[in-house]
Amino acid sequence: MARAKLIVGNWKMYTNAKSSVELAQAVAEGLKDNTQVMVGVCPPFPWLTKVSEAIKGSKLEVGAQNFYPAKEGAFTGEVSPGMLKEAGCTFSIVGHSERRHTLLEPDLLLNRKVKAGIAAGLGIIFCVGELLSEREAGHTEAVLEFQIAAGLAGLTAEQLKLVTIAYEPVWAIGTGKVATPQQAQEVHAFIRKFIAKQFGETVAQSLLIQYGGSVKPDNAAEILKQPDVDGALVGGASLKTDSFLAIVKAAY
Ligand SMILES: O=C(CO)COP(=O)(O)O
Repeated sequence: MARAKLIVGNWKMYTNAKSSVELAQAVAEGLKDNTQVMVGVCPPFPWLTKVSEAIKGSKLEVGAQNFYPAKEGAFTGEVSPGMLKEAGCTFSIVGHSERRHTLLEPDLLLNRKVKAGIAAGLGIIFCVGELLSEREAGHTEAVLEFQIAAGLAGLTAEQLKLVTIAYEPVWAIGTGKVATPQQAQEVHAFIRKFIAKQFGETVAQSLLIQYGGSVKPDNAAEILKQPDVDGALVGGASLKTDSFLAIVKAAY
């Protein structure tokens, strides 16, 4: 079955008010003739509304990098899925490794986020990935099974349709050390098999699984060619129009 390709730029804590709008507009402009690949960007919270307004009517989707799993309430410093929708977001990243390891977000909280995001109608990019020490100890599959089982616990097959999984090996993020196309394919096939066991073959076959970790214009095509790689979650290379659009083109 042919699955769509999804390329998303995670801007992390980069850009300012001006550069965020300029970058989003330039990317949107570059997507004018693109009918083949779904493309999104995830700016920092303060620029979401500005960026959404600037690219309105284009083929570019705007997403968030995180949210808190409640409609509203006394949660100082947090942002709800509904607020993100109002700011123009159609999806959000959940469980990025920087939130798992730097902000120490536990699996149970990530599961609540996935459910709350889906309930609000947001698409979810759910990130999983092993540390270098876990890979070297031969624990990659066990780590991924645990992260997926915990993060997606209690979801129905119908709800899973709003979820994309992003496989981001922690050792490849921001390091320039990209997984080989074979390593990525192996893990993606494993994830799809695991999802089939949990949710059924039909959902597993239509699930999009993105790869993330040092994706650049010069390595994107080889990775995106792999049968179980359905797109990329791009950090550093999404901050420049040319490199991001080159990665989008590599997915054609
Ligand atoms: O974390 C990432 C995307 O979410 C990957 O970041 P880099 O592409 O900078 O390695």
